Amino acid sequence: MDVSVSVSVSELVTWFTAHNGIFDRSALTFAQIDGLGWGALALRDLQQGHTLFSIPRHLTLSTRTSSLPSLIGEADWKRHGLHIGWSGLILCLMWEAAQGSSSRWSTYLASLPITFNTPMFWSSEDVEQLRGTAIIERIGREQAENDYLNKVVPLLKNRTDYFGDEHANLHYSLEAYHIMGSRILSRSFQVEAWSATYNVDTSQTPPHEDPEMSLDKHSPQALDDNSSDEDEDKDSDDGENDDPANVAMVPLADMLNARYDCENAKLFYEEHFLRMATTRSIRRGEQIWNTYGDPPNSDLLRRYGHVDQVPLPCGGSGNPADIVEIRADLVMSSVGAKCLQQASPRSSERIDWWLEEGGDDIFVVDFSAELPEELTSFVRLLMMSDPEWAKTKRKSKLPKPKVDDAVLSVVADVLRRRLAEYPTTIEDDEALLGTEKEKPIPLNVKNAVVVRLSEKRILGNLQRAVTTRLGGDPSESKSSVSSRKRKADGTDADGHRAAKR
Ligand SMILES: C[S@@+](CC[C@H](N)C(=O)[O-])C[C@H]1O[C@@H](n2cnc3c(N)ncnc32)[C@H](O)[C@@H]1O
Repeated sequence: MDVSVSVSVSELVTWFTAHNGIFDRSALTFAQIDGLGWGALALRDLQQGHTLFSIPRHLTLSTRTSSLPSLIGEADWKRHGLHIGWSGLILCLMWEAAQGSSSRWSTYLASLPITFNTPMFWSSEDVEQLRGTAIIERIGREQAENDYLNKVVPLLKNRTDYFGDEHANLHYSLEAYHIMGSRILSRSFQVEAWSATYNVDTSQTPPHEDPEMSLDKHSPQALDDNSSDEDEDKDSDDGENDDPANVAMVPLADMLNARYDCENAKLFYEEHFLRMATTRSIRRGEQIWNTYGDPPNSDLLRRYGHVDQVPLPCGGSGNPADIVEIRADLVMSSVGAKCLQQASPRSSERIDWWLEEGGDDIFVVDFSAELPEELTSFVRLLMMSDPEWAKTKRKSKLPKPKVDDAVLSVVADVLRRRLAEYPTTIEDDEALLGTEKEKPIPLNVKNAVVVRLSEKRILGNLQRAVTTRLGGDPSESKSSVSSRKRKADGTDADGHRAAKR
């Protein structure tokens, strides 16, 4: 990701402190870090619990703090659907940028990146490298364009009192819409409403250093103090599950990079300030890392434009949080091929029932090489005889996730089909990465290869376990392909987070 150079970091920090931001200049500095863009470095040894900087809530940029929604009026804002999804916040960012120096955030906005390494901006040839991963269908470029055309453009045309003829202006172009949307995707936090009694012109009591205060577990897109665990599993980048008014740009907090399991600082939410504080001791010269929630590389690439490669427990490097998604329709095809009598249309009634009972239409496999219980249960549902199905329906209980050879044989077929969805084999990708030193690979292609290779390895691990079990290898214990139960909080037994969809 390139960073706009129209404002220097020192200008940004000066702007921040001039607006009541508190910044410990003796503790950290921002610097360009090879391959990561800007990042924060410790200037001296820091203890756990040290406050690095504090952002006054009025300096966060959201539909609550921008004046645009109230200027337009609630009725018109809602009539154009700007209270749903991110289009309202994107328009606020465009509006604030268009106000130039009269906007409170002009210096901040001028410091933000204008180019991104996310697939949203890739050529179609590069996107093709992602075939087989779940990224392609989630890039969201078309949806963003629809929102722009159907929500934003009509408002620009209807409210010339505020926008004049400016909809033809670069500040309100489709390209600007994508840039602002990508800034939100890679840098925003979840910040819930707070008491509006705060006076932005009076200096506030400095924030307390209370390590027990609530903290952001998932920043950017972090959650505010009174969010429940249930909320944490909601996707915040599809704009549908969360209140978009809670999505906010948080100056300076969004300058911190993240890497799997490296987090040493977090944002703590206090009444009038958001406080960035260390969560571990940090040595002088070390990078200060925030957390993005340690998502799989597919999500990292889609939202942030990079991938994590750290040492894996099983050897080599990669992202231990990687997962592969298997669609229910693929499972249905395999069951249909194995047990012709169960093919649709009869299975469609069972699918509807499965979804009504809370079953998902995506099954998630990770590095554990264990079958997800939901997948086993789903295969059993599709394979049952009509009398068994009638009984299951009557009892309103999902089938027990019991693994037997019939289930394994379907799963083996599912895995074979799933692996065939990628454009290349594991060996092709390993060869490509293996010769990278002699033949450098363009960044987008390399990132795509890292994502798909890891996914194929995960599928390959499970495939080997299933084949061994089917072949009756006595050295393989039955548990090697036992079903893995995901806990209700969306994590599995090892605490890995379930796929966000
Ligand atoms: C919240 S911003 C962090 C500040 C950013 N580096 C900048 O220059 O403004 C998130 C972006 O930083 C970059 N980034 C963060 N962590 C990274 C990492 N571990 N490896 C590579 N890039 C990273 C990605 O471009 C990501 O979209």
